[in-house]
Amino acid sequence: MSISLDEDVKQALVQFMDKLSPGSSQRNINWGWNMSSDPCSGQWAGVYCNYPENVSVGKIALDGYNLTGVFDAGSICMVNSLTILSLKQNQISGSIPEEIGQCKELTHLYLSGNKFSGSLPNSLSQLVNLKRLDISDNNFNGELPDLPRISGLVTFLAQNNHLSGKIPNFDFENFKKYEFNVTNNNFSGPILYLQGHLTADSFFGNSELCGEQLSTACPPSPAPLPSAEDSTPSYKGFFIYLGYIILGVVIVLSLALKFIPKNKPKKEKGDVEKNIIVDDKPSESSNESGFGVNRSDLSMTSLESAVTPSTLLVLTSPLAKELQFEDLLKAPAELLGRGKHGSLYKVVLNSGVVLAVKRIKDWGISEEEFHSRLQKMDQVRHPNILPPVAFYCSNQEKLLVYEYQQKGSLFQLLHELQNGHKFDWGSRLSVAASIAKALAYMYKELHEDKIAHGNLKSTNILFDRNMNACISEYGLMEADKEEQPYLSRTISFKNNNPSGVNTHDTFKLDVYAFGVILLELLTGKLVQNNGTDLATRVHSVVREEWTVEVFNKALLSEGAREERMVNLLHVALNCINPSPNERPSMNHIAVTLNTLKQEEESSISFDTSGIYMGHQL
Ligand SMILES: Nc1ncnc2c1ncn2[C@@H]1O[C@H](COP(=O)(O)OP(=O)(O)OP(=O)(O)O)[C@@H](O)[C@H]1O
Repeated sequence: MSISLDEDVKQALVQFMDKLSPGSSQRNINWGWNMSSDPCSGQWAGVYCNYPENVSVGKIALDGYNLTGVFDAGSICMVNSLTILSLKQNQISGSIPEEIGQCKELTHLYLSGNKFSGSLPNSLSQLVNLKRLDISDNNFNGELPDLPRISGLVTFLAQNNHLSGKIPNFDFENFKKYEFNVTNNNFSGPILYLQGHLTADSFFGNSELCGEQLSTACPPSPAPLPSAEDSTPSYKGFFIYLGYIILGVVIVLSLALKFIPKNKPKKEKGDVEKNIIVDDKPSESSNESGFGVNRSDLSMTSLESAVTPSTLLVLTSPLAKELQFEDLLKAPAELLGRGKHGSLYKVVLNSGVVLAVKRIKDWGISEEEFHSRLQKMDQVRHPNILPPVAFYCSNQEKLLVYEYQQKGSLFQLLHELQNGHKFDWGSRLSVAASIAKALAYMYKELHEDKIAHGNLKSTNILFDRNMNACISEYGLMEADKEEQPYLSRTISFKNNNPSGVNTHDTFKLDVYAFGVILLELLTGKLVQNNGTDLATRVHSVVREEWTVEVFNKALLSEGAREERMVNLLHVALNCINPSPNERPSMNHIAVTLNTLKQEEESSISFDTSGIYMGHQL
């Protein structure tokens, strides 16, 4: 039985919703949010009350409700018990009012993907209980308030806004790798020292930010103006620059000497590429690694060719700052697998950096197209998309370098080693939701460039050291319609046949592939023939109304709720609809999965025991 909430609080909630969705026509009649029902009756959309009494509102999650109004912080902060407020992916405009400072109990504030503008109120820094703040993908401008005051803040996502000024002195150690992100803003000034897990990835896209660990070093502080008596500083500066120039010349000369042929017959034109030979024959040390693969050398047979280090194009990743082509080729490499599109090697550099190098075979795409794709992929970033680190491209050879992800792939987690991890239902849902969200973001950014993933499958979903899922090889391949006859009815999208490109369908191919991944998560079954076998089996079981039979039994026995699994199954079945036009958009899928994830989380959010992997709010 629920006891009625204080009328004032109810009134405040209704007012909050009135401002968020102006005009009653906009609001769905089934949402509740009126004075005649109780917020804790379970009839108010997106309202979750605190257990066990069920008399106070603990969480409000209205993500993707198409809200177009403004944020009435004064009203919502009258709900003293509110700890989680999530309004992601709406069209809310205006600014965050100063009254937000009165929401003293807030631990999670998610406002991403709206049309918020103006500067952030200083009162945000009074939310001393705040742990996670996400204001990304809005139009906020101005300087950041004194957020480092909030000592428990472990997530700060502010990417893709117009924020400016200096980044205040956060204790970066508090943030895991993808939990701090200020990319694509107008911040300026130095970032002195990045402790802990953060890298330059959290800061790129701010042309005026600088620092030793970012891609732009800070300019030397201006030398004092020379006085009439003392002109030493300018001489000092001159000698420093001269030193750099001499050092540069020495490096260039030594590299040139290294590559100039010594007493060797002159090579024929075209040998440059021939020299890059990857020997992946199994050797004595086969099966050394946990993957059971062969050890091999990704090495040039001779270095005397005219290949210069500059042929390796290093992108903005700080990981590869000093990376040279010859480092790659000299380093020992281990063959991790040979896929349809080439072989993949684990390469350990002298510096200890571990990379994954993909050697692409038979890809009918021009050098220019390869370049422009890779440059584009370097610009469009998302924390759940593994960015390329560098690439090499010639007529015969295309190498693509990524950071090696030591926690393996989704495929391995599902079907091979679980490294002691229990891959429970909540974690699976969380992985699915984050993949969908990342893809939806990429599709939005890359729609005009017509770059979909093209080869989405569970071996391309990797886990970083914090077990966050990240999608690898985005945009690398064009899906092969010959191999996917079930998809090709309306489709022609090889890049060397641009006239046939149908962007819409290219993205819909990924949606199909994503549906197959969902089926893998739900059933735990292996996929063959691009998923057609699994899709057919699931379809027939569902037709016979034995739906529950398809689910992974272990999940059900661990307590996963059948109706929640059915919800995810419906999303999967929509994705694998044989007619591409009937498949949902990735944005729609992302919103739906996020809602499913939140429902799951809210059912356990007051029981923090047993949470594993990124299965958290
Ligand atoms: N950056 C990486 N770090 C760690 N492992 C990786 C990385 N990229 C891929 N892998 C793993 O290496 C193995 C081989 O990858 P590869 O891309 O060659 O195979 P594939 O994706 O199955 O085939 P295809 O070339 O057709 O896409 C896979 O198990 C994959 O999960």
